[in-house]
Amino acid sequence: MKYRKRSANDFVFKEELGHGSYSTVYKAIDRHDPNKIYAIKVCSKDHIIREAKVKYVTIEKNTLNSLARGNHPGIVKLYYTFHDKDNLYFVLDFAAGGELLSLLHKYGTFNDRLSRHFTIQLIDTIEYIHSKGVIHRDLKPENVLLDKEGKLMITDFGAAATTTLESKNGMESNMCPTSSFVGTAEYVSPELLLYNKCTASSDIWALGCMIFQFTEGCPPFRGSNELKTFEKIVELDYLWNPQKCDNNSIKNINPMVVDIVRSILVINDNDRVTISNLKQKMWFSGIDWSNKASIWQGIFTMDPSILRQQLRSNSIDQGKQRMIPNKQLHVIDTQLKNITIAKQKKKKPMKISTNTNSIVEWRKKLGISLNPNNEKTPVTGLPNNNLMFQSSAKQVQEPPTKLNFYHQNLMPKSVPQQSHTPQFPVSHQQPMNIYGQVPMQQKPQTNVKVDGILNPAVNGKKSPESRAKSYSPHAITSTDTCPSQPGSHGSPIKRITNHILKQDFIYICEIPFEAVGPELSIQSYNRIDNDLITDIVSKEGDFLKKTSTTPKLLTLTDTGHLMYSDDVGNNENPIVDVSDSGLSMYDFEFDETNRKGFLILEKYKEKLWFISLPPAIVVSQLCATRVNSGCSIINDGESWVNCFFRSRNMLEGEDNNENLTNKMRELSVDEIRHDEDNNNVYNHLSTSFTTLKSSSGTVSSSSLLETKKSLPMRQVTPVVHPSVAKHVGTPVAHKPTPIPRYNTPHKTKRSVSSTSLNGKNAGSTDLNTAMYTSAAAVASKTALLHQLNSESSSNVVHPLAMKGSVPTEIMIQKEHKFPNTLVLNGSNRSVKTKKPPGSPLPNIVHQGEKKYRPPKNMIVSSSRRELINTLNSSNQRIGSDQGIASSGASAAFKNLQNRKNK
Ligand SMILES: Nc1ncnc2c1ncn2[C@@H]1O[C@H](COP(=O)(O)OP(=O)(O)OP(=O)(O)O)[C@@H](O)[C@H]1O
Repeated sequence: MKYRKRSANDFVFKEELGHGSYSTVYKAIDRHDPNKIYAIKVCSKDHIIREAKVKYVTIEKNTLNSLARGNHPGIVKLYYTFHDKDNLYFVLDFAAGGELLSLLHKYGTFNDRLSRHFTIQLIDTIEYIHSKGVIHRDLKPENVLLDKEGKLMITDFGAAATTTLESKNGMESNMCPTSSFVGTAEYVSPELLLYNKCTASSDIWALGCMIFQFTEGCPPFRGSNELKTFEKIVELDYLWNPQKCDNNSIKNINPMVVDIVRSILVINDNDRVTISNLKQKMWFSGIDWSNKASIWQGIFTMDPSILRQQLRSNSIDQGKQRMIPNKQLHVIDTQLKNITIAKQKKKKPMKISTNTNSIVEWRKKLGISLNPNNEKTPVTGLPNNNLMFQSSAKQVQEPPTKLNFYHQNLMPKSVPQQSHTPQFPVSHQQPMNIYGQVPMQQKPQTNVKVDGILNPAVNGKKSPESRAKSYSPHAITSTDTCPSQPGSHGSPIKRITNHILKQDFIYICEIPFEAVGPELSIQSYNRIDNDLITDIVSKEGDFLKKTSTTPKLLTLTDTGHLMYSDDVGNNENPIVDVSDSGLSMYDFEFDETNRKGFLILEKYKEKLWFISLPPAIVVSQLCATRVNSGCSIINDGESWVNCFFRSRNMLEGEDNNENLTNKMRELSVDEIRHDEDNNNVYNHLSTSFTTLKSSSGTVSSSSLLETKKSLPMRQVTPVVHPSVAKHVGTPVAHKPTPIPRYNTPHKTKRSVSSTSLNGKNAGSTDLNTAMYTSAAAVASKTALLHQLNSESSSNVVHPLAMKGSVPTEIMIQKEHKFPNTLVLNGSNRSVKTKKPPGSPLPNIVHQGEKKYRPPKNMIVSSSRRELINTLNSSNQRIGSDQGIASSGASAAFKNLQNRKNK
């Protein structure tokens, strides 16, 4: 056949399929043969030069070219490449089935059969790729597409590397000579993080992450930011059923899947399972790997009834998860109108490279120099040398960087065995990592029960026991030295430790969420969310206090761990990490000084902890009966609330929002009181609740105005509605210490009574607002429940009347899609490709942009920082600081809902 050079004119460009960091992909039809449909990746020359992407484009082209020769079904085929003045064009197989990730999102998880089916195709493809001397290095569900039959196709070879065969102990392994580009944070391998080394086994690691994700719906390692993700990876800190840890709801996990994932997620790549061993695993028994036809069956060609059944069961299972946002929205109300959001220049999310951002940052934080000469400077360029640490003898002379801890602890082979380990007191027996935790691989194997199988440390997750040891506050001091770390030959190494920020005796009662109760719409849920808490406080406070009669010792460390122990320092029960993005705090007149009041923590839609303080007399008795130290209240006088924020700030490192923080700090309690004439808060409260009906009638605005009148305006005392006072006793006077404040409650139109402690928006609390809100909200609470109940067409069930639990089965109608992509996502990654000649390239509007516009005076984003930036820049622009911030997903949803209704 005569070869003819193709050009853009040979194709009719259709809709945009997506865009990446240096390209936009369009569906295109061959002008000469309309049956031929392709995906054409258009890369703007300007853009790739400006963004220094030439290297990746070249790699992608060369790799695809070389792999295309094998005609392997699992690889997206490159048919043609050509270019014109403005753009480069890659003509590829059109993946009509879209991304595997979208399918996963659609169904939440894949059932066993689908997971296995996809895994088999992935293994077959990865084996082929490796056989061609290529390492993909960025495997993840987004880079796996589906063709029209539902067969997998791996794409995006821009990070690929060709390998050299290295002989190690007589075994050959694929290893890339240099480690430049590294992939995506959640799938990046520990060897790359720690040693800048990338082998074929790194792709297998990513495969393990994907198998886990198929089963669990999310990748195994996911921190609130990349750095935390990295830490989780090198600590092998993952958990099956992360959302469902309580015994009642352990989901069935196929032990064969657990076994496979365990064999893959191994820190030392030399110990990681190989592809050929993987194929022998039980899960694949009966698979004829040479029978390509059976392996490469597309899921859309399978018996649809089976498929539907499988998917349906998953979708029911996951319905709640899919429809409930896992990110909180952040909302800023502002008196300014029509603010354009100051879009952050968003690099391709989660893509990382060794020489630019997060790995360097991460390593810097750990004090890592990967330079064998141990220069203190962080890695700034691409190291060409082998970055493995030289030897343990060498390490002894090195300053005890944090990486040494990882290195020593995570590389068992290079570390002398346990027999050399000196005997420490219990909590010192295991070498600790930077957080004073015993790294997974050297922790005592703890039996973890998964799906009825007792599995030694099956998921590699810290058990409560091991956590208890490692976090034991009494084993932790800031100045301890470890007599000798394994491998250190007795040289004293300063242990990096946890500091206790606060420790106090408390009553703690965990209120489990239960999947019973009325079904609530998303709107209802968000209305009930805050008010539910108020109700608990007002109606059940005393009861809960009585049920948790034994005081516990509550400890907060500067690593953000909050735990309580039954005894002094023993049997710690981790509650939650303060940095947990799903943690919210509800503060109701919690007064340490007078030891009265309540603090409620919520793990987003999972758990509620009701915390109250025993009287001082009880505490002193406890101290008297316990000989150990630690009985006294550590950091007496500083409120729990402040400690949370201090801890959060520490975890966040530098305060990126310093300006705003300062600004908000200036808005002291006094300022709120000075603003009494304005009365915005109260006006708002009264109008907000006028329409709500209570079980005993309408809650009139006048009753709320009475509430308003009863609120002390001058004193710095909490405001407690009589209904609250009735239940929780006399209002407690305390002056909340000013904390970083992002709200200006005297101006805000919506008060919030909850505060996410999420590092991103934790600063948005306002104790005062919370107090004021709680007072009014209590008055309307019963009404709300009543109203919600009629909405949900179920019987009225008091949340705590349901076996003492709170309803969480929030079934949200499908049409109520979480709007976290509505405003920003998809709107800021545009790569401007020049319109190909003669092609009717439509003016593409990115999905998400058009679906939702927030009200003019409101900015909504899933990125708090983005909001802060916007607020800052708007204020600068108009030379004022009248920006007003409030927060809460409820606000966003309410507005969304109103808009929809209109
Ligand atoms: N062959 C294809 N068929 C159908 N859709 C495709 C195809 N290739 C890419 N896409 C879609 O286009 C989007 C962009 O793909 P592209 O490979 O340019 O970027 P990426 O992989 O998302 O990002 P990057 O290359 O920057 O890592 C993909 O997310 C995918 O949804």
